[in-house]
Amino acid sequence: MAPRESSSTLAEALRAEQRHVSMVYDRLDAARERAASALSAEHRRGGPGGTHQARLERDISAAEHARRFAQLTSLERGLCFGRVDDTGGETYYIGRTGLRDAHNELVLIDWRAPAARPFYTATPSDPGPLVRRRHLHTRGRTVVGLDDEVFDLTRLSEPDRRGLVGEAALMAALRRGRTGRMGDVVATIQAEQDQVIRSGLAGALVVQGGPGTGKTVAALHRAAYLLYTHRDTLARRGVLVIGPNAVFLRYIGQVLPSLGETDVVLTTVGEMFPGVRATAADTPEAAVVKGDTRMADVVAAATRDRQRVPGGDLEVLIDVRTSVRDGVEVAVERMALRIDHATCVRARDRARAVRSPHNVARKLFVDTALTALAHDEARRLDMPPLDAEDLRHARAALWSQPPVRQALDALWPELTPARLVGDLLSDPALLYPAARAGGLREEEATALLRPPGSPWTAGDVPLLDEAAELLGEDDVTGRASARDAARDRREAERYAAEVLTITGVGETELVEAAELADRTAGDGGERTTADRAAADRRWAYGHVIVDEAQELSAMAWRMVMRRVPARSLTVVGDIAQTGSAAGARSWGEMLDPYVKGRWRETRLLVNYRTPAQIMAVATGVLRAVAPTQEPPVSVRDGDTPPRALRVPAADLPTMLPALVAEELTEIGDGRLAVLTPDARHLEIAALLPGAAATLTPDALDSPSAVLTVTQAKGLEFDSVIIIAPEEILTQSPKGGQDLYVALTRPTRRLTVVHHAPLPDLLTGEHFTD
Ligand SMILES: Nc1ncnc2c1ncn2[C@@H]1O[C@H](COP(=O)(O)OP(=O)(O)OP(=O)(O)O)[C@@H](O)[C@H]1O
Repeated sequence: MAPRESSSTLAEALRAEQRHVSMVYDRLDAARERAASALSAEHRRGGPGGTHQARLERDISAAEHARRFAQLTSLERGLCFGRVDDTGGETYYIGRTGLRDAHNELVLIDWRAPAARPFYTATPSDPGPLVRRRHLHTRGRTVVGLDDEVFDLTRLSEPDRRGLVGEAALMAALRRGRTGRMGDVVATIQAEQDQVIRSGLAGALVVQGGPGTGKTVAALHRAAYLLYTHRDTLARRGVLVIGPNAVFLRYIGQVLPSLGETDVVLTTVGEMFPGVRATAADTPEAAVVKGDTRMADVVAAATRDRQRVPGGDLEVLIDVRTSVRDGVEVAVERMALRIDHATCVRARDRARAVRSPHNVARKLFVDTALTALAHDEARRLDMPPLDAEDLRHARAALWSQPPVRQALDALWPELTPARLVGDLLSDPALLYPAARAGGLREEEATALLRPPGSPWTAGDVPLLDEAAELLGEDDVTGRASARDAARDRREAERYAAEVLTITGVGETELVEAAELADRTAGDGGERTTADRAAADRRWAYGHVIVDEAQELSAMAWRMVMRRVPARSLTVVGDIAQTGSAAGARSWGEMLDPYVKGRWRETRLLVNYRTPAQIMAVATGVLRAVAPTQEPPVSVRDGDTPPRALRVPAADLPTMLPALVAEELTEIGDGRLAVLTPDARHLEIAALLPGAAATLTPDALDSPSAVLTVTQAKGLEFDSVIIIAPEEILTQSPKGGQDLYVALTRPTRRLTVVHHAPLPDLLTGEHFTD
């Protein structure tokens, strides 16, 4: 531990750092002013007039300056947070962005740049080139404190040695009260996390770590790092971050903008199919079946089952003569056309044989059937054999007749994914045969059955995605719009390249013409990569990050892998926390089918969230439910031992509000959560009318919230009150995992309220009453 300095040397050290920090802020102000004046110059040039090209140039350029200005503005807080002194006698400052002084000397190094790396990786046993690492604490633009770690005291100058300052920056960061939003940790990234963050872009990286080991925080910093380091690839393709629910996304949402990244899409599995929002929950039985890859075969069988032939010949009544009566066209003569059964079978088999998606192959089926009908019509009308021209007209005329369309639609309907999957899950006549063909047992199929028109669940979304692959898009309109898009894009790139040359933005801002074109293509003028990617089911992302990845089912992985054909992934999770019945039992089980032998695993072992006394209780549960999993080691002790209070259920209405009030007083501005068994969520929420009780993002802004364990996954609170752990334990086959998750949410205080004797695995010795 570094010796504590006298107050005068600290004051001197603070003054010296203040001089540098003030200079760095001056440079930031200067950069902002440049961006602001460029923006207003652009606006002055503006107005609706000019050619299309001139307007486009202005829009692109103004958007760029606005983006730059917004980015520089977001850097205000904690701009410069670190300093390193190396063995060569050089000193560098580390911050949220890179800045140069008027002589082009680097006065601040971006935390993501290679030169900043020693700041994060130096340890006492392996300091690399560092003699000292210093953390600078600022409030506004004022330096208010310093933390030093000295790796080689002998190499420090005498004044520097006297100026050494103590307490670890990490501990100070961890002790802070929670705000309901995750913050960035650029100043205190630990060496093991830095390895995750800067691991190469290619292949799949699995980050396995217990609760509170900083998996989420490391994954988000990795997104920012990858976008900085592989800007060319990733700014155009974007990065997708998949989290467990909307509240979690809101919880982590502000970390990335504070890291200066905008080309990132945050989503949940339930939102990955454009136009569908999963609002309902599956039963555990249905979730397990829907998550199984046999469902891919079930959906494929359901699609084939919609490609039918009639039991015998197909007969269609068409109008051969119509007349107009009272302004309405009516049939005055009808004729029956026929296609024999064997021809129907041939038409279906031919369409299937091309192996195109259902809606694409449908055209071939319809064409073949119309040709047969046209020949039959000619025969019945004693017409000579049809030549190619006659045939085309005859087919078109037949297709315009509603009875023909209805008959062919019934045999090979045009289907949307929503219709295919919606019908399949609600019509026993469709479900049971497809389920059998896909290898499901009868009771598994029964678990899927639900009323028609039921709302979508997150488990339906991978099925919809599977269906979309099998059904395909309408090829003709698809090709036409692809042609239009390619033409628009060529235009946009040309304009963008010209604009870059004119404005000179190219060299200074590292913005490529293609990237600018990306932002300007499409209907929105300034749509970002993220906007366009989020709206496009077939978008191929440059990198995908999956958080709480243990919860994804095998079917969900199939869908995720379609979004990342390059298989560049970061998979973050904890097998010991798997709560979903369809979730992962091992990483290999989920990833081997796609990246066998090409995924690497890193383990994070230090818990930065939960104090040691609370973690001791959680470890008892982990040992019982997942004995092979290693519990993480807490980096700090807490001030308050965990409590267990035995309370008769009848006393809860009076006892709980008082307990919550008492805890809120203890934690001041911090956040509190009451975690309940699923079945008692409503009952307990009713006892606490002041607490947020639904899983809306606003729940994070409330000082107290009543949540189920699933809802609290990934989140953390200064104080946690767990109600009836004995009921959480038995509420599902994964009840033990749920209890482990609940016990590892607090950052400071834990209270367990139980009605029955404490379950054995919550060993009472860790608790005070
Ligand atoms: N290097 C660090 N510096 C400061 N705080 C950190 C650091 N690493 C992690 N933390 C803090 O520790 C807490 C836990 O981190 P995080 O939520 O990323 O963990 P996790 O592994 O995703 O946990 P879980 O599996 O329980 O969801 C957060 O408050 C985070 O800010």
